[in-house]
Amino acid sequence: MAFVVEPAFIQAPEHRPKPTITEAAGGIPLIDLSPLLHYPIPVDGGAAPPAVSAMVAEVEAACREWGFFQVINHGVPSELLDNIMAAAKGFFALPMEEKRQVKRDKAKLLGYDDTEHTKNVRDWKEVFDFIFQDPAGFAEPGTDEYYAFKNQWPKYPPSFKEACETYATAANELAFKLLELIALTLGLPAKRLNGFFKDQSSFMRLNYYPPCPSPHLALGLNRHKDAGVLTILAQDDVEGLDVKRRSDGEWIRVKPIPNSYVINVGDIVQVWSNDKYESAEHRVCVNSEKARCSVPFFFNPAHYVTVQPLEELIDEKNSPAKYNAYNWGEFFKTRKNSNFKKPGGENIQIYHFKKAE
Ligand SMILES: O=C(O)CCC(=O)C(=O)O
Ligand SMILES: [Fe+2]
Repeated sequence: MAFVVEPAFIQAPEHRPKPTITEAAGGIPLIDLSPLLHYPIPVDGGAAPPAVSAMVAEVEAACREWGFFQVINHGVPSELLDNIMAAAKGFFALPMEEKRQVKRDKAKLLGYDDTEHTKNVRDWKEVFDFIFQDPAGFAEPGTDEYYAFKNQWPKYPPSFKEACETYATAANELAFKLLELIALTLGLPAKRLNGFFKDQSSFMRLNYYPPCPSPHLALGLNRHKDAGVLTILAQDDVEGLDVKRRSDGEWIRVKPIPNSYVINVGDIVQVWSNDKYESAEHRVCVNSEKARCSVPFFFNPAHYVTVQPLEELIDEKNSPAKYNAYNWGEFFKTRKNSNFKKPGGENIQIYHFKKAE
């Protein structure tokens, strides 16, 4: 039997995208972050101006109802985003021999790859991963793993490294602001969570989804939840990202809005919040005509951080902890290894740490 795409890419029938796209009324919540451009985030006990309190309330509702939202007026200069998108498009357009110069493998965990599998099905995509700080956030200095987390930069386009690094610095600033807003939504001091990010293991990815001859059989990125704290995603003007709506389990398309970001809370926020917030499942559909690029920034704590429900939110009588503690570095490594070998069962997930009710 002849396949239009190789069998490795073909999704089981129940996971193939439906031909019609559901769009929520207004889509995922859209939050205007402009109050952050005018007022500092109130620290311990400080009263917030009404515009800030209203924004915090919107973030709270979005995290609770969707786990996803879009933001505008976020303070990241648009030219930084334009530059990294252009650098990504320039890089992925290079001949394969050139891209393979910076290919990832077991000893070099950052760089280019076109063979990633999610839930054991190959994704119709190419990626480039990099970090923007010392690899100590990922592994003990001096170990093989530490060296495996060194960046590999391509020679072309010439502006690639600078565009990536400059953008990452700005995205990192936005990530801390979002982290502080999330702390406020949980009734905690704004900087309560910042300490987990000394030696952070955040990384950035450039995603490229080429046109696909069989978009009804394959996915650009299979359904998954982001494992870290939060993701700041820039998408170009080609749609494809679907979010699973918490209320009814429907896949909802996220329409691209120029100069906006899609934000989602990851598994760690789900555990910290003791399930007040949920890390939503999402996936990427492809199409037969246009390539799509996206740029996620994965905001993650240091590898040695122990993840567990925040003690301020736990009361052993009325709201006991729903998760056992786990080590972030171990969790992350197990996830990353599953891109190379195919485990028989499901990849590591936070429900494996859930306590019996
Ligand atoms: O490309 C997208 O829109 C989403 C990418 C994503 O979910 C991921 O890389 O984890
Ligand atoms: Fe994701």
